[in-house]
Amino acid sequence: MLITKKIDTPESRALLTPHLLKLAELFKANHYELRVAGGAVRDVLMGIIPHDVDFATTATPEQVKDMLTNAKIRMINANGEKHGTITARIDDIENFEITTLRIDVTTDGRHAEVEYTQDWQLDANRRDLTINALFLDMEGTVYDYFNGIEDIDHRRIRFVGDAVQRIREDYLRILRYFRFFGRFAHDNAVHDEQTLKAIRENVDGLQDIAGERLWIELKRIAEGRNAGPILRVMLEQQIGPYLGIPSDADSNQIEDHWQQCHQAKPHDMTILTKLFRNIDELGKFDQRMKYSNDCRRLSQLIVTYRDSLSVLDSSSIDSLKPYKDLLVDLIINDPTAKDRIVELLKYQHYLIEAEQLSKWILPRFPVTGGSLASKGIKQGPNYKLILNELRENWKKSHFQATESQLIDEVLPNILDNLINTNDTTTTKTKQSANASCSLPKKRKEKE
Ligand SMILES: Nc1ccn([C@@H]2O[C@H](COP(=O)(O)OP(=O)(O)OP(=O)(O)O)[C@@H](O)[C@H]2O)c(=O)n1
Ligand SMILES: [Mg+2]
Repeated sequence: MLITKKIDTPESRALLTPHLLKLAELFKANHYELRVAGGAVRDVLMGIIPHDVDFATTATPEQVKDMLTNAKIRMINANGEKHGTITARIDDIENFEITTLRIDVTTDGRHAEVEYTQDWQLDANRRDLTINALFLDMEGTVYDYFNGIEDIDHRRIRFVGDAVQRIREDYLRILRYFRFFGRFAHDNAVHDEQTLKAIRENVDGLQDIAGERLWIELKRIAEGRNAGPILRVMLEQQIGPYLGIPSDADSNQIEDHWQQCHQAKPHDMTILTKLFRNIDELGKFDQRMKYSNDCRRLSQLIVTYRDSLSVLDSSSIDSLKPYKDLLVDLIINDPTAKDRIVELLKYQHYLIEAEQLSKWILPRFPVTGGSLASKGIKQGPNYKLILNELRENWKKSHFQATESQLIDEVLPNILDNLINTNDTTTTKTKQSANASCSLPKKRKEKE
């Protein structure tokens, strides 16, 4: 049964930009209907300004194109046309994605073959959740066919009609269900048992969904509200293996992990890496998902250092010393290493220390190539070795040693050691070491 509700809120007013009103006038003049559809209406009703706004219309794509062409309004992104979406760009500033009302005739669980309609209810029927099946016209009337407004008020996440059918139309909806549940449901809300059953009985459909799409949803779940309880329930429905997560991943442990670090706003990978016991398990996840190099580097760093590094006890001068040392080592090749080490601390539930490290500014290592050159050391294979040794000494000094201390007091010992090492090598390696060693002249003579 159709329910309508008139709204006039700051969020609904924010939607009606001058550009949109201009577009709406054009549709009206041509006797077509235009409404805001789906997620944006949901957001407005929840008092959120939507990040993207989709429009639905009774006009066919051809009719929209003709109308926009006649009105000299530019269209972009021709790709959408095959799904019935035309994107209008008004005054070269604002884009509007306008999709013709449609029925999904056949679906293979990923893509749909569509038929256009002028019936708003038929379009609402094919949408995933009741809270996402709403329309809003330009006069501020919300059109609700499935009690979506009431579900928003009660923060209930329900599929439109038959959950099994909705899931089989697009299996990604399993993850969308959990994403919206995490985002909107009350903290102690329980899942509807029938919905969970529909999910459990259809999880295998996720195997044909592309890693990119899965990752977009999983990432938003992991960084979203209530990620711990949501991930636990997801694993309990045996979703894990379809996402590259081990089938025996500990669902209580992931919830507990999230409980202990979520207030520090951890990266999604800082949450998810808890699911993997070793690099091999992480590698399987990496193959199934399509995520950024940044995500990959973070999860690998966590797995590599989570057991070997820990915060020193409070009696030590600097309890973060091991992490600072790691930063010195990693930053040589990676200027963004600090963010990842801060995440490692969050992963290990050292939240205060994570905050401390993020505020800490790594002093500049005072020795440069120029400092070595001034002592007659030229670039060569030993150069890196010498710099590394100096850096180790700088680390030992808690980053206090100055350039002159390192060059005048530490460097001579390093050079002596290098020469002694060269002395004990076989003649062959000794020769090659000498040939390539760029130690200062004086010291070579001493040798
Ligand atoms: N698998 C999907 C994806 C989308 N939709 C419908 O298309 C709308 C727009 O989709 P999208 O922008 O991807 O999601 P939103 O619900 O708007 O959520 P978000 O805030 O993340 O944009 C949804 O509200 C819903 O009505 C759907 O039924 N099934
Ligand atoms: Mg949206």
